[in-house]
Amino acid sequence: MNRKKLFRNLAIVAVILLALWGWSVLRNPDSEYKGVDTSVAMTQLTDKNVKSVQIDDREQRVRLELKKPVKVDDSDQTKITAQYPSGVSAKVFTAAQQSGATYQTNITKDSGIWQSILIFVLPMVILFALFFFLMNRVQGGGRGGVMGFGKSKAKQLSKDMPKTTFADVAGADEAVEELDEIRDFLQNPARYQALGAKIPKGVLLYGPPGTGKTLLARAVAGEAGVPFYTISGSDFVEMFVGVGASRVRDLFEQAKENSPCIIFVDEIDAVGRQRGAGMGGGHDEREQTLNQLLVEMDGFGDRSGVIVMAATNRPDILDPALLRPGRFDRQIPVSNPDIAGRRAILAVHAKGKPIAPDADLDGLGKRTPGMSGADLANVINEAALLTAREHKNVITGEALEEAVDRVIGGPRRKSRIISEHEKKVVAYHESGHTLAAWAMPDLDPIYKVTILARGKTGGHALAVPEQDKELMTRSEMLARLVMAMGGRAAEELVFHEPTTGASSDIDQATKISRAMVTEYGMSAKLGAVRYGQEQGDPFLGRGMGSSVDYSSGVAAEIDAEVRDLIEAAHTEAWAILNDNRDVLDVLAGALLEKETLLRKDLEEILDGVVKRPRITKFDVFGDRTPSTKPPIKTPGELAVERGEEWPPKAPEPTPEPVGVPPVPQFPPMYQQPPQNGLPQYGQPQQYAPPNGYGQPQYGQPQYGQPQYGPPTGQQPVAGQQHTGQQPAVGHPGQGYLYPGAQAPGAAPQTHGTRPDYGAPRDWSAPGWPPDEPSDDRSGERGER
Ligand SMILES: Nc1ncnc2c1ncn2[C@@H]1O[C@H](COP(=O)(O)OP(=O)(O)OP(=O)(O)O)[C@@H](O)[C@H]1O
Ligand SMILES: [Zn+2]
Repeated sequence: MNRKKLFRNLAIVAVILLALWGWSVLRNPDSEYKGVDTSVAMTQLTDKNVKSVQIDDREQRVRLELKKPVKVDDSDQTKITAQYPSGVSAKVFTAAQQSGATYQTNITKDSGIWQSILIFVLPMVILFALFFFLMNRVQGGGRGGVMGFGKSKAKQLSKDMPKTTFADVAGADEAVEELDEIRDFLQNPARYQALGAKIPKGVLLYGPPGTGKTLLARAVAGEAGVPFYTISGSDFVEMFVGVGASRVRDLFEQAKENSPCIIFVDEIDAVGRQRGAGMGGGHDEREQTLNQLLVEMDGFGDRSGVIVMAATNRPDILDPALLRPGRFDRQIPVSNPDIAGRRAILAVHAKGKPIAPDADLDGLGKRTPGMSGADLANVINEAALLTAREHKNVITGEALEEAVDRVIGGPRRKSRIISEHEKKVVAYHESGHTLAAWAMPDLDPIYKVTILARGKTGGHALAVPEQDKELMTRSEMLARLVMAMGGRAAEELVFHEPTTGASSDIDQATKISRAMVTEYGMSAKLGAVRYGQEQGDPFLGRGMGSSVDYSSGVAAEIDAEVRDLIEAAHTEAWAILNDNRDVLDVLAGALLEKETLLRKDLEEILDGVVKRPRITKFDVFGDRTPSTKPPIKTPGELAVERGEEWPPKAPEPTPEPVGVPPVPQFPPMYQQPPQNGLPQYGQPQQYAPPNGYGQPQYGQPQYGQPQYGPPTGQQPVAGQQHTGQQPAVGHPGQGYLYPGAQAPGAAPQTHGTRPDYGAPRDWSAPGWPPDEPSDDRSGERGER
């Protein structure tokens, strides 16, 4: 009950009471009768001057209507009333009888009782109202109100409310496929029960924020046409102990009454964190709530038609008991979309909006790597807002382009006035990045370079991969280091001293090279060893830095190797710029003139730049000599060699005969039994976080540790920017997948250039590189 409602209710009660009181006063006939002494009244009775008598026994009062008026206080009255003492009512009665008048005995309740009710009850009502009101406020005005402690906060959305369908969810085909089964369970439970299949009770959706988990859950309800209860994990845990548990009970009760239905628990990690975890002892209330949740999930049968869906960003911190079969045994990863997914999501959100026909949504999908569905939705919306602001009625390609930059780097800083010299430094800095990237053999071409200030950045150069990548070779990482150092090298080469503008480049380069050494084992000197262990914070559930598990001697070696890598990159960048000094000048001049250069402008200017040879300084194999035998060819490569079409065209699907029900598909329920109750894909490192494209503000995850995916945290962001600034979009990346992990919602990416592990040019291993996009992704992924 909110305050407004409470006030309204109070007002209604007050008005009713007032009305009753007024009515009783009006109705009170006493007002007509003139009060007289008892003796006067008795005299009238004995004189038989009475037309009618009314005896109010309870009030000990007689009311007389006289035949002839008597004088009372100097006025003639025909209606008089008098009190009489108790004990004489019999006498009064007899007198009335003998007077010959009509008489009536009245036991009046109204007036007296109503008055006492008002006198006693009204203050109580007011006090209670005040008490409720205060309690309500103390409780923060929770929907339940003071009497609703245990009442579930889940608001039931009416059956037709989730109008969302699977068509509204793009780029999450695997998840949709899995969830379609759930929809089928809800719609045709009998078919599954006939086969003795147990319908899963719980489905856990996990993945980075904004990937459409809530959207998917709603879509299941929308498709199945069942009610959708939603509650956030944190709603369970409230100020009164024991409330959470009763909330759970209540929620399930409500759901069972309305089955089939879906309960959606958002942010389940708020209640579902491992019991006993946390500093300073566990959280009793939370644990009780969790226990109740576990009990309830066990409690309802397979046939009750209630399916609990939950979403979390942190499956790894969930209590194992939640994930065991019979509870959330279905775990569906929802990851950031791949390139095709991004295009599809953009298309979904562009639907119904007046997009200019020449706007390149496909290109937009390509240049937004690492963005989540929510980010992409935001891009389209920003573009619409920009268009509206300019009073145009068609969303153009430029508006979309600008919207992407806005979403990544913040609004453009038009008002900033910088000196001509500073502009020149920025232009050379960005040209340095661009030229360095262009000359490196393993980098994607620069998509765009600008010296326009945006958000905190002074400008940026942006490399956009042709395709999403999940693996990065040492050469690519080195190339990124070279690109990162390009800006700094340009400043030194041209202006003979560095500026503060390179700080974020340096920061980024350090992260890349440190990750190369301590995480990816890319330094021959230190070997393929993981140095330092990431630590999770039991409270925040976030990485909290790493613990040192190596000797200080090794630490010194790591530092030396990290510096070595950066030094090598720096030297390389310097050499590139020095060799192409004239091109650098032309590029900087063009940038100063046009402020933003796109790929085609760059192609013209950088046409004559020769690619550098691979950096071989770090290729040390020791006694392990790489084999000279080349790897086998993939079916795709062979097909292309034979001049055949690849992938082969799928045969036209034969239309299903109408009227015949489809053969029930046995639900592959235990297809992926979770191991040790832990989510299989549960390593949080598997997602590619949006910070791939640069965490516009920080460039890198704050804790220096990737939250979702190793390569992304340290993943080199290819965008290089200027001035105290952070990298913007870059080459974000898809998180590297752990061996055995299934690509979460992502189709395998092909690798445009052959990845290089630092082995001689033509070396490769069986099964590598992976096929061109084929449908057999399980085989490819499964084994590694
Ligand atoms: N795959 C997608 N297809 C279409 N739209 C999407 C997709 N993913 C996200 N969106 C858009 O982003 C919005 C936010 O998504 P949603 O709330 O479902 O994310 P979430 O995964 O639940 O995030 P969180 O973990 O932060 O709760 C959606 O309303 C939708 O507009
Ligand atoms: Zn820079």
